Amino acid sequence: MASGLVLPRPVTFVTGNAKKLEEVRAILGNSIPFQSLKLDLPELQGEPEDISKEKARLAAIQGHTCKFCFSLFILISSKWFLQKIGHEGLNNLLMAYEDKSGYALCAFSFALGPNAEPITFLGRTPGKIVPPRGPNDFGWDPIFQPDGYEQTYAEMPKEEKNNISHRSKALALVKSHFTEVGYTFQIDPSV
Ligand SMILES: O=c1nc[nH]c2c1ncn2[C@H]1C[C@H](O)[C@@H](COP(=O)(O)OP(=O)(O)OP(=O)(O)O)O1
Ligand SMILES: [Mg+2]
Repeated sequence: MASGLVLPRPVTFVTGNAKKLEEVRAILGNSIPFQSLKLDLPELQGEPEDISKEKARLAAIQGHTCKFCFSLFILISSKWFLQKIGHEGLNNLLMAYEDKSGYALCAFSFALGPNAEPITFLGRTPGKIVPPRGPNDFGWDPIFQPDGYEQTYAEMPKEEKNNISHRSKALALVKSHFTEVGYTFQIDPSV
């Protein structure tokens, strides 16, 4: 008999970003059953951890009426900012600074339901902003070069990015948490 909490539904990963979803699928494999849901939530501003928690709360509240109670979130900076400024713009902005180092941060917040306080898992990969190299099909991948690598995220084979990325580090913490609590899934199609 498995101990721990039994969840009646798969986890809902809330995102409108197909590339994130692809990565989360590849990283999680079958370890945590989840479904994805695109919710039109505001692009919140503030500390990443707080934004992430707030989005989980909003989703859990909506979930109450639309039958999704669990939410996981991922976000990094604002998509509007990146769309407006572009890769070149971001590089130009940084020309004023000698130090181009930074980190990619992923925040997943997990809420068990509309009244539960979300818990957040952070993953961080240090690197620097560089002029764009590699395919331009996912956000700022072409301008982020992780420390210790010659390639940008965009130039790396997918598996390599997924091995070292901010997203995989945050998901490793999510997985440990699920193992520690001992969640099991007894998925009831009627809920
Ligand atoms: O690993 C990544 N590599 C490159 N770019 C990335 C990555 N992860 C997020 N991004 C981009 C997408 C968006 O331009 C901005 C974050 O905005 P963010 O709100 O998190 O994403 P989103 O609005 O596209 O999807 P969501 O529906 O999950 O909020 O950074
Ligand atoms: Mg967003």
